[in-house]
Amino acid sequence: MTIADATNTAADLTSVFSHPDMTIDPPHEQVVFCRDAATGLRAIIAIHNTTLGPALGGTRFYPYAAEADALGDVLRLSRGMTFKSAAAGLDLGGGKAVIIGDPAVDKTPELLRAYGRFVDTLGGRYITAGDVGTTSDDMDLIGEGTTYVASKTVANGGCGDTAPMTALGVFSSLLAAAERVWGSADLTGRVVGVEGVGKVGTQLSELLIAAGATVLAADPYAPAREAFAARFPQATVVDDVRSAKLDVYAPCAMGGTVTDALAGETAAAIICGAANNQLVTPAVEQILGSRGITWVPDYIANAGGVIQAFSEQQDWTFDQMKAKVEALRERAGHVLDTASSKHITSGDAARLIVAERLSSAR
Ligand SMILES: NC(=O)C1=CN([C@@H]2O[C@H](COP(=O)(O)OP(=O)(O)OC[C@H]3O[C@@H](n4cnc5c(N)ncnc54)[C@H](O)[C@@H]3O)[C@@H](O)[C@H]2O)C=CC1
Ligand SMILES: O=C(O)CCC(=O)C(=O)O
Repeated sequence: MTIADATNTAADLTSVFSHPDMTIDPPHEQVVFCRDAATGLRAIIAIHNTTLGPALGGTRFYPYAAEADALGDVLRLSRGMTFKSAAAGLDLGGGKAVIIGDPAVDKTPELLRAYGRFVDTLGGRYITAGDVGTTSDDMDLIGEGTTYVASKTVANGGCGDTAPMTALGVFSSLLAAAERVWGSADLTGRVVGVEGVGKVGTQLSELLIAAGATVLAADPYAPAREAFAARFPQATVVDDVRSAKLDVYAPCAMGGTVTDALAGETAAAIICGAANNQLVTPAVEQILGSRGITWVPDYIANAGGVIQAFSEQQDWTFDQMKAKVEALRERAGHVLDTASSKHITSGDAARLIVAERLSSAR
């Protein structure tokens, strides 16, 4: 079978079935548009593929400038979840959801409960969780409308915020990349630009600082920036990490930041972060390759959260789950070694794992 990564392109809504992000093989199975007039809810749930199991993926609450942007984002994010869970060896398919709106303004308990009822109508084909703009407390409210929700608070019987495990997976993957690029996993003195200090970026920064790295951080949201500066006085908050002299660029905000321009100009030797869908198009990898920049594919590095969410359905102890997240170091290393030995990009090497898993499941 052929599989391909998504492209961060805009598209209009005039033909959903021929949307560029709907037609890449394997194509999406189901896309659900949800509207609740009473609460103002407008959401889209995308189930990309359920070959390996129910489609698990978080809900992003974001003030999209246009509905077409929301659709493109949810299609790309849900495809990424198929790849992520397949590569992580989980019996899960890929799905994701977006709620259109500003979480700081539009998020209400009633809206989240209404959204939970929509998730419930899918009967478990889609299991939701957190993402940009949503938290475990929000999952508790969504959980009043459905049982198909992961990462509720521990007090409410869930596994809690998945950001620490996501950050641990990214950190572990970075160690694998550092070993291959610098011959050592020692990050002492390495300059890491963390873009976005929300739930994951903050946790990642803590691990990096403990490992002796120099952290530069950027976030346009003043409360996030201020909380970060207060918590990590040893880090430096800057307006923009991308143009700084970095050893590592760690995108931890929105996708599509690894553009041709960034790939052609960054000083970083490694790109490894939590953001989903980092490459503006898969072709950017050619520029990264020509400049000797090592990219750890996002869905390999950031699988810690979905591993934790999946652990709710398993009888794993916390330590067993954490060990699976730390094993992302070996998986990332395997991807980079395969790329190097086969003279292919790391994206192609990761897609080989995904294609093999999906083909054998079929
Ligand atoms: N929460 C999780 O466990 C997982 C998250 N991810 C991905 O990691 C990324 C971050 O997720 P969270 O930390 O949960 O989200 P979050 O909403 O907690 O934090 C995102 C932060 O990025 C900031 N931001 C937005 N645009 C920015 C820009 N241009 N430059 C710098 N900062 C910017 C926001 O102000 C916010 O503080 C997202 O792409 C998400 O899909 C992936 C796997 C799991
Ligand atoms: O991390 C989570 O809570 C769920 C998985 C997910 O949505 C993601 O990996 O992007």
